[in-house]
Amino acid sequence: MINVENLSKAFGARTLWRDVNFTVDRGEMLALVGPSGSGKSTLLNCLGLLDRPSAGAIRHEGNDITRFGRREILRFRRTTLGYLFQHYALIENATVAENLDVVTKLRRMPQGKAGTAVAEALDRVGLAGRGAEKIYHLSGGEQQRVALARLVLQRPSLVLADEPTGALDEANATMVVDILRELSKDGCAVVVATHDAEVRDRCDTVFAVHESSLIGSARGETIPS
Ligand SMILES: Nc1ncnc2c1ncn2[C@@H]1O[C@H](COP(=O)(O)OP(=O)(O)OP(=O)(O)O)[C@@H](O)[C@H]1O
Repeated sequence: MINVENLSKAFGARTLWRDVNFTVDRGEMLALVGPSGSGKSTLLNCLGLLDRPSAGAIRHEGNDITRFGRREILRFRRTTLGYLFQHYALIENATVAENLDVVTKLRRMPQGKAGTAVAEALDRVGLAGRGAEKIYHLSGGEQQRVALARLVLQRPSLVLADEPTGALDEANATMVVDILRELSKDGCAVVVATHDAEVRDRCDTVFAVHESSLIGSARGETIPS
């Protein structure tokens, strides 16, 4: 799905990370870990084409996406990428359904089909019947579930999540990881930057950004903190 090859990032004389190599396949979840300031978000932003690496390649279906022009970037974002942020990135003054309609309109779904798809997505994240509520009336955990419902509707093949549980209590954090795992089971590749040990332990692969190395897999190997 995504092959990161010898990727490096420097700001002036400061090298943030160097020779980063990893692969994330569909159905797989990879955690980016490392101390604050080690460059997890910057790496995620490079994968999402919000920032450019200083050297190296990020291959998707054989193409180096770091060399994409503006139109290809927009197309890649529309067809392939989904984002999940710590602070949800929802339209606060709109309703839950209106936030989700942004996706159904982008996907040009007919109205009837869109209504059913929104209802199903809300059901999947445990918010059935809550479509008419304003975002600012919801708790943080509920808002993150709306953001997840948006991903369920969007069906991206690559999800980039930046500290998606950072503002949540344990129960809500578990629910967020459950849904990310379901998305990956449906065939999505998920990359998540995290300080959260639970999130890290439920990923298939862990990449330590500060060491530029794969430090293990959550399936049967011990991952150092
Ligand atoms: N455009 C930029 N110019 C210069 N320095 C930058 C730029 N963008 C990020 N940085 C620096 O790169 C470093 C890494 O930031 P980043 O947010 O990627 O780290 P992080 O590992 O995600 O941190 P945290 O865990 O605290 O979120 C920081 O020191 C930041 O100031």
